[in-house]
Amino acid sequence: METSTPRRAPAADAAAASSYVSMSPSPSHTPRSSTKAKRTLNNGAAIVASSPSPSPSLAKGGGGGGGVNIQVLLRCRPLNKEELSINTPVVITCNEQRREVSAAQNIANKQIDRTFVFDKVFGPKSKQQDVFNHAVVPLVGEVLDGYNCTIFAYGQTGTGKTYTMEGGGGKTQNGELPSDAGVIPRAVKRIFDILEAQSAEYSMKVSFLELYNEELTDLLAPEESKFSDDKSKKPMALMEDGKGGVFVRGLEEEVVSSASEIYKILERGSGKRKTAETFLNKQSSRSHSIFSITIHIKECTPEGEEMIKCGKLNLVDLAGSENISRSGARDGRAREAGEINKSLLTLGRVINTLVEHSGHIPYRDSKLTRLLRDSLGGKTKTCIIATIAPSVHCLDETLSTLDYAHRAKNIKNKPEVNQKMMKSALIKDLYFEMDRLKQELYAAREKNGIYIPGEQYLADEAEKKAMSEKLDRLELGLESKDKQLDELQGLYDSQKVLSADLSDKLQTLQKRMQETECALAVLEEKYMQANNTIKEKEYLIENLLKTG
Ligand SMILES: Nc1ncnc2c1ncn2[C@@H]1O[C@H](COP(=O)(O)OP(=O)(O)OP(=O)(O)O)[C@@H](O)[C@H]1O
Repeated sequence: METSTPRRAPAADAAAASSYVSMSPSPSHTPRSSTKAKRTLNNGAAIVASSPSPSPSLAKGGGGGGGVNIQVLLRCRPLNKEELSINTPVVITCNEQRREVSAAQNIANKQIDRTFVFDKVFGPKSKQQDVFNHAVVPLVGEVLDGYNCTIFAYGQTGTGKTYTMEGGGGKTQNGELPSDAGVIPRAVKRIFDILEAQSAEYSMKVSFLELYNEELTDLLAPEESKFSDDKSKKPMALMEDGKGGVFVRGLEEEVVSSASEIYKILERGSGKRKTAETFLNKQSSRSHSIFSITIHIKECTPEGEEMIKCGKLNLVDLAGSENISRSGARDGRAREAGEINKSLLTLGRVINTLVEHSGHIPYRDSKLTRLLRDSLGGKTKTCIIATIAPSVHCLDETLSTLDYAHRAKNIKNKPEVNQKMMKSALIKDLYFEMDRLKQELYAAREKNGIYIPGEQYLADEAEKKAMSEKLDRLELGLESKDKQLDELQGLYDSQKVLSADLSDKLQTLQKRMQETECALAVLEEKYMQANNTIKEKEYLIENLLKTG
């Protein structure tokens, strides 16, 4: 790095600012240069350059050519004050060395332990730093190598998802994070530390998305807006990008140049998340959130060509699953809990289908699974942190989380590094985009209030209409294909049952035939013997007659 201050590579500015920038930039993306830009969140558009071997930490349990297993870590929180005050019995035991968690169940007055093994287990005494070192440090390295990585926290409400992901946040003391700082602020700090130690030239942008009751909102959108379409309130559209990925239309993406800037953004965004008091958590997050950090780093090839590599880290804090009757949710809150459970159920179905390879994967059944598509069975490197509580009162939900997380261990992703971009090509695009922006500015000045030239507006509108019609057609086509696929799957399943039935019958018949053949052989033998006896007797009679 030429200076210790973070710098922005032009290419990265470019990608940061395009209104339809996908998560994996390509040279054809049109750059812009504002510090705050509209952007899209694209889950599945990583461009393939090569398939490098996974890092040891991520390769563990990976399946050779079949992909790399998702890493699943388990964290059990300590008993809280209320649980301690009423001496709540503990039913969870964590063995960190053996990577095992045991849940003691009492069935018909018998204690039956169920034990689950994970890639890593963090007991109630584990520190935020421990979780970070094992779950995040390797992934931060992968992001800086140009991969897309996702870390998500899953678990029942009140088990420590937000604590693990955000914790005490990023309130630094003498430049150091507090001991309760969670995964996100620690990841941010590490990214900046590494980039600065490498003297890298880079740029970084962040986004913060909320998914609440199946509606997407931008947690970084300005609070007050003089424009009628205030994005902080207006739900945003999740669009297919035509390449198997999705993007969120018009999502804000802020260019950042220091860790403290990100901490402030995080605080601002987290403050806007929908929370409510439940029986199980005084400040329960009622929404799913995705905090994304995209980094562009400049590199030079041995030939002196300047290239830009891009990596992305998605940090997902899921809303907690809850038992509605136990959590005391009523009316609006019950609907909210129902929606949360519904999207988590779809997530569960996606996980099951991926693990069982049982055909059509229902990603499209919820926005959550559409957003996480590339992280579950795609090209992203993924780590799930499953959180549980040790108390006996949470046992049912704990067992369900353990089952869920244990299944997810079998999902295989095929991580691929994002293709590097040539800086020269990006600069060319940047100039082109600057020209376009100048024209827009000119139009805005001249026509006072119109932000793009009229002709461009009409062209954009026509293109938008055509694209939306095309999208509708494609969606319809896809739906009918999905239906067809389901029908075929049904047909296949019933044929399978029929064929199994016929095989059974065939086996029974073959067995009976063998038995009949044996009986026949015995009868033949007996018949021969009787025949011989008759012949002997006839001979004797004949002799007797002759002599008599
Ligand atoms: N490992 C831990 N150590 C200490 N305190 C913890 C730990 N995990 C959670 N807590 C505390 O438990 C409470 C609930 O945690 P948190 O809000 O993170 O749960 P959650 O899973 O995000 O819940 P929800 O799904 O309802 O948002 C918080 O007060 C938090 O500080």
